Amino acid sequence: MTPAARAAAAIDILDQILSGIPAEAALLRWSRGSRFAGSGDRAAVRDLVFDSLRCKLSRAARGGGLHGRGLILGMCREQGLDPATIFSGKGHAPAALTPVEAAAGAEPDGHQAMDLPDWVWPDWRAALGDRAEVVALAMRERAPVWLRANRLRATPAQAIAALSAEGIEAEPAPDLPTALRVISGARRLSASRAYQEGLVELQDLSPQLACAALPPVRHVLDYCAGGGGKSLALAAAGAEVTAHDADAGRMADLPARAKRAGATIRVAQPGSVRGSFDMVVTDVPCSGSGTWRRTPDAKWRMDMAMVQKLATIQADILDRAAAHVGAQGYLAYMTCSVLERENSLQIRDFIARHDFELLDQRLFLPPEASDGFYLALMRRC
Ligand SMILES: C[S@@+](CC[C@H](N)C(=O)[O-])C[C@H]1O[C@@H](n2cnc3c(N)ncnc32)[C@H](O)[C@@H]1O
Repeated sequence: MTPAARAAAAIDILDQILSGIPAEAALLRWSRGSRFAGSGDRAAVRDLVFDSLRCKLSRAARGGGLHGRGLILGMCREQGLDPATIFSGKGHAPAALTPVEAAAGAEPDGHQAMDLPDWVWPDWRAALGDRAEVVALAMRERAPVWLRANRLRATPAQAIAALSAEGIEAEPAPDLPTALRVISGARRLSASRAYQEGLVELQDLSPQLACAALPPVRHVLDYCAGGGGKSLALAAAGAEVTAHDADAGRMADLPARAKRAGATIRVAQPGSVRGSFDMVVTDVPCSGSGTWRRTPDAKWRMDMAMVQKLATIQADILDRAAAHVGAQGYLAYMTCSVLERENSLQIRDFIARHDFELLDQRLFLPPEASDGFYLALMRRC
């Protein structure tokens, strides 16, 4: 496919997404109907679609409309590309611009320029202060790929060497040698021996930094274990981990992942956890506002009412999880959100209800860390 034909495909897919079809479903539908497209074409079309969603408001403003053509035209103008090279009307390229399209478009400002929904911009600024713009602009970029070198299988140097042997270049984070940033070859990762044999796990830098900041205790309950990212990181650090989730299906792959990683993790059925632990980790469901560059369509689906609903769920999870914290034990609360309602205000309210003291709270942010990620560490008084 020519670059213009890829843009035409992206325009169709974006129009479907804007009409309400989830991004992955729209891409899959296009993929199934486009047997002629090679793997490079598929990756390029996917990148065009996701880049357009990340920058939806600013590109729609520049391109003169919130539709597929407007978004791709906005991309051309943002990147200083001559729109006529894409909108040529030749072969499978998009039709040439109409005079109205060619004249439309304006420089974005305010929340549009930040590519954030209008409802979130005031809360975003309240939470991040003078970092608000830098972090918002980082959310317009593609997320870097981070790995965790799994100490149960390999040292970071061994993991880097194994990756390199398969054409994947990675380097350790300055402050956390087990965190490896993939510099090139990321698309080869899932088929690589290093990944399949558990030498490395996919995990963003920020949750790795959060896990590394936890005290080294023995018995840990991962109360919202989901796919087990935190359980595996804590087990690799030497903890005996019990994984729990309200939805057992979310943990379905955990036994296989733990086996691959050489970790022993006890999986508890929903609601079956008894007794107390040295530390309970609650990696709660949240708006995901710190990870919107990975899930850009989620950024546009979220709203304030959903954040309020999530905050109620988070408070309920904290109350239930706290019951499993032993005497002098720790309670760790994590979100991949940057919003105060889900972070510091949630913890302020929890401490007002319970006999816990706040030991530490941190907001990990790009560019020093990676995704936006919040950690509060508390101890039972
Ligand atoms: C952010 S995800 C967890 C991600 C996971 N810790 C990881 O590292 O891969 C939040 C999880 O909380 C679970 N959850 C939602 N409500 C819950 C509740 N009341 N009790 C326990 N888990 C709950 C969800 O099913 C979901 O798997």
